[in-house]
Amino acid sequence: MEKRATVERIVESMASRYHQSSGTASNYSSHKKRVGNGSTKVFHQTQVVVVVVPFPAQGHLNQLLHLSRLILAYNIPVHFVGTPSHNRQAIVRAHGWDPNSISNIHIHDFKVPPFFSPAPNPYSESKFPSHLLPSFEASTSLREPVASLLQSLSSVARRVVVIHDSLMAYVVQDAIHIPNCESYTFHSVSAFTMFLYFWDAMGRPHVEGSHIPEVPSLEGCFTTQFIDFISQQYEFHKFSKGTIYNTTRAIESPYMELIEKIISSKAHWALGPFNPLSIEKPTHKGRKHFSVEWLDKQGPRSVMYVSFGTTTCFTEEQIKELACGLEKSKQKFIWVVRDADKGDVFNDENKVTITTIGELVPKGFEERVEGIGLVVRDWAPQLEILSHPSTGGFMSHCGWNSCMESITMGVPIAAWPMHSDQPRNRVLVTEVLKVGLVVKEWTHHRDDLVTASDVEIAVKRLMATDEGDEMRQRAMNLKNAILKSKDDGGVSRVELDSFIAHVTR
Ligand SMILES: O=c1ccn([C@@H]2O[C@H](COP(=O)(O)OP(=O)(O)O[C@H]3OC[C@@H](O)[C@H](O)[C@H]3O)[C@@H](O)[C@H]2O)c(=O)[nH]1
Ligand SMILES: C[C@@H](CO)CCNc1ncnc2nc[nH]c12
Repeated sequence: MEKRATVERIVESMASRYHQSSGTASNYSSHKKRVGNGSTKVFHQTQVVVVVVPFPAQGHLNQLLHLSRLILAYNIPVHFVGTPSHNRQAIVRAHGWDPNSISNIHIHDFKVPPFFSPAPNPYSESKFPSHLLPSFEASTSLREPVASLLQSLSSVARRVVVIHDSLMAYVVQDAIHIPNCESYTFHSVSAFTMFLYFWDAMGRPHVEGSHIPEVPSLEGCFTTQFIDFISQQYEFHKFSKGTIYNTTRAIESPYMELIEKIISSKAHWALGPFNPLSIEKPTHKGRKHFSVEWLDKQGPRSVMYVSFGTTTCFTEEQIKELACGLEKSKQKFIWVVRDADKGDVFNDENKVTITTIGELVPKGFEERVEGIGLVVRDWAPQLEILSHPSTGGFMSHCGWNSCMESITMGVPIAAWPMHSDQPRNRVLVTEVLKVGLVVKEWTHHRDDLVTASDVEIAVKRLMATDEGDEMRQRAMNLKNAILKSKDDGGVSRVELDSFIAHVTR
């Protein structure tokens, strides 16, 4: 009963906010006109500047840092805003390109009150990373410094364009009072998943000529506290002029079009993939990461990469089952055994904390699998691993970054969703795009232990069957379609160019 109520609340909150949006668009323009006709005379420079306001969790920071780099390539000044530790986190983990290529980004470190940064709890009822909530709440204090930054930029720039994570709408709400400032909401999840949220929120209206796949309900995806947090943010979405997605119409055009049909009051931009399509600098601190050196010695598409992003934490029992399943599969693998990030990923010496979960890998396991499998206990160069010709599969929790990275590198997915948008991304990957299979069913079995046998079956199916080869081929086809879409005249290139032309109009 309690769960049902919370799911309804998130859905209602989304619906009411979006229904208001067309009304507020006109409020916005009248407000703009009123101020424009006023007596304040400011000499604006001709330049347009972009202010990027990410949400402080790795999967969100990463996407908006990549987007910042894409915008910078159009010679538009970019200001990236956050707490000192989250800005640092985004930058030290930047991947796929030379960090020097973003040295022109203006990074604004704004202090927020100290926040509690507990370790994740693998035994909590929900897999959702509740331990991050104090850092999410602390970041709402960015409202004042962000408002002052926008004020000061607006007096020297012709236009200030704010691109903010959908979960940072509260922080950027004061943009509405600045006449030459406009904001765009970035959704960090797939168009498929966003469409389904919006559509549910509107009471699932009939949409002409569209087949909409069945997806799991939102039960078990979020905690009540996080739903409250989302609802507070959605209040302020009415102020934004458009929405941005890290996707491409080359793979998600039906869902972009569905979003456009049901929310026609706003512009929707598919500006992805944000991650690069080939790796610019395949080195880690001046040399190759040991996992990449190991991949260099393996056969083409023979290795399964196993990693679950930055928000999941396994119990010891689950780690044992996973280890046992990988070993029994007799397939090559790289397994990243890391715990979920803390709100502040740095320790007292300002180093990235290495989690202790790696110690739970069963004794003797690495010796037994020597030559077949590799365990990585710290930050893995994921994009580099996925783009390596020896990688042929990815066992993933279906975080949206991981999905996009895998698809753009032509690697099929063994899907094991944990929370949030992941159960729905799973449907997109396995049923719509058909570039993956399910390790564990979410709807009835999300709280069950995934057994060694579940893992063994999934790995073998993806890596050693004709069916797996077909998925690899389809993943390659998608990769090629994405590459083409980024060429001159391709859909992704045209859409990014047209967004830039729009904001610099
Ligand atoms: O060892 C590692 C672990 C992770 N990573 C990177 O960290 C990122 C993880 O992002 P994912 O989206 O896959 O997963 P997360 O759970 O961490 O993110 C989350 O935040 C954004 C949401 O939209 C996602 O769907 C959500 O699950 C990826 O870019 C991945 O390449 C590494 O580079 N090395
Ligand atoms: C705490 C973060 C994990 O990094 C939630 C990610 N999940 C999501 N973040 C933002 N919008 C969403 N809409 C659906 N899921 C969403």
